[in-house]
Amino acid sequence: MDRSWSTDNELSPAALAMLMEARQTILPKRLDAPGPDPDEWRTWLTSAASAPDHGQILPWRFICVPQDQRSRLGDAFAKALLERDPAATDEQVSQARDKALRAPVLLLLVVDGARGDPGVDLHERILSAGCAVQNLLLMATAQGYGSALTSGKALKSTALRALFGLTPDEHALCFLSLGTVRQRRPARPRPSPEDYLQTLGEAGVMAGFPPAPEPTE
Ligand SMILES: Cc1cc2nc3c(=O)[nH]c(=O)nc-3n(C[C@H](O)[C@H](O)[C@H](O)COP(=O)(O)O)c2cc1C
Repeated sequence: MDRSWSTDNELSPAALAMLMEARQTILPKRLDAPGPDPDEWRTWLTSAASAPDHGQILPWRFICVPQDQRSRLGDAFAKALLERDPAATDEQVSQARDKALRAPVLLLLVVDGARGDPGVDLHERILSAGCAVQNLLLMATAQGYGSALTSGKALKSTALRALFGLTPDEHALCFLSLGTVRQRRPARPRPSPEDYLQTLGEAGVMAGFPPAPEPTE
């Protein structure tokens, strides 16, 4: 049995578990400057590349929206709101616009449903993207930064798709906001494995872990 990775490296399973537990959503309005330095930036993006990727087709990418482009994203959010609700008030439009201005780092996650091997379906591509996102969030957490994912109806809007030049096969999945935590809330209670693990047995699928193996003599 080769367990050399865990014995050769300093990161213990307990430390990794602590890191994973430390990641929590910090809403973009609670993320302030400073953002990452260039080395940290590169480390975040490099961590995403360790995601599993069936067929190595790299079906996902991140589009950074730097501060000097945020007002253009704000305009797209405003247009997206008016696309679906032409009666939106000025205040609602202004709130939609403001969402583009928060957090020092803002990334849009895009998945391409057509790139590479057509046998790799959209579910697999989205799963790979989710793994890439989690790697990035954990790396940012390890460096002390806060993060959040946000979605919303604007992601499917004509205005947003046009701003980012998305092709018909590309899907804008969510935004990632990252920065220095101004205010942290208590972590939410996590579900336990019994809530989401089931085991196949003769009588069908049952909740919980498989029975422990019989001890060998
Ligand atoms: C794809 C995706 C999109 C999300 N979009 C939003 C969002 O628009 N607004 C929000 O408050 N949280 C959003 N979340 C964050 C979840 O609400 C959050 O992860 C969940 O409440 C668990 O909290 P935790 O991240 O602190 O564990 C999103 C999460 C995912 C995975």
